[in-house]
Amino acid sequence: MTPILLLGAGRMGGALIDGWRKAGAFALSDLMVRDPHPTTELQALAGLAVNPPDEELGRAKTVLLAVKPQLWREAAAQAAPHLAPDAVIVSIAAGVSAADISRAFGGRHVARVMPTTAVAIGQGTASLYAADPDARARAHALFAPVASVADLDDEDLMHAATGVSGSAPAYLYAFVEALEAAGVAAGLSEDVSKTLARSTIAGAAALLNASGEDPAELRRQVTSPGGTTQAALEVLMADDGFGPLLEKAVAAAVRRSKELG
Ligand SMILES: NC(=O)c1ccc[n+]([C@@H]2O[C@H](COP(=O)([O-])OP(=O)(O)OC[C@H]3O[C@@H](n4cnc5c(N)ncnc54)[C@H](O)[C@@H]3O)[C@@H](O)[C@H]2O)c1
Ligand code: PRO
Repeated sequence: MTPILLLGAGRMGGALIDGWRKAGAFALSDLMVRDPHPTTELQALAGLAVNPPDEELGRAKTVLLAVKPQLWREAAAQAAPHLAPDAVIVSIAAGVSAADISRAFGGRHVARVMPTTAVAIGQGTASLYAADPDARARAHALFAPVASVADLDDEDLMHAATGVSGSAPAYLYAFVEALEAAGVAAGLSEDVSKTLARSTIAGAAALLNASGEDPAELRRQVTSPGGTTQAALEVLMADDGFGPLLEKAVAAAVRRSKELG
């Protein structure tokens, strides 16, 4: 399993290192990072090998490919010649197929994972696909300490998982931004609107998680017949409301995921 080599440690690679550290999942001495622009935070972590020499890469048992889909081939070409023949590749690159990655890494086994940024606080979600059982187990070991893992049995579903999960934290943040702005439009100060919108959404998400209730039931618990919530939901759940809007948004993410591959 270890040492683990991260090819790329930007937002997602960095979030994973944060989450692993908080969970006590891997010692920093078990991690190596290859990144042409490592953050100062990473460089300050005692024990973490940042940009070790090529000869060191052969020690890696697991390689996490965490560069942009547009740059993955370059990262693969730089690292692959120095890796051990039995190193397993775990890719989080959106859209890029396991077959393409395996070819670029000399036929090594590949798992694909689509994580969310909440891995940084141990509350991520990770959709996972691997044809090879050992690669699947390796990807589980990387993500189970920081995410709830959903196993997919068809690689093609990684596109849908990206649209519904990997990208979705941004949908929620966009919702909170819009709610804050709507609060200001309704007369609240910016400060009060921010506090109300953020605290309300964070509390509602925590309740969804803690109660185990269906979101439709939680929605009903807020909605008094003929009351204020019903008035708002008649706008949000109209024929051109959330349902069709999110379906279109997820379909756009799926299309883009396919293009990135
Ligand atoms: N950010 C997310 O929420 C998220 C979620 C799921 C999956 N992903 C996937 O994770 C990957 C990384 O996304 P990100 O948001 O962390 O991007 P990012 O740009 O923040 O990080 C990528 C890092 O790769 C480094 N890099 C560039 N060329 C390299 C090379 N040749 N070798 C090694 N490192 C190199 C960059 O310096 C950068 O630090 C993407 O493929 C993306 O599809 C991102
Ligand atoms: N971030 C990556 C993107 O926007 C993949 C999912 C989340 O392409």
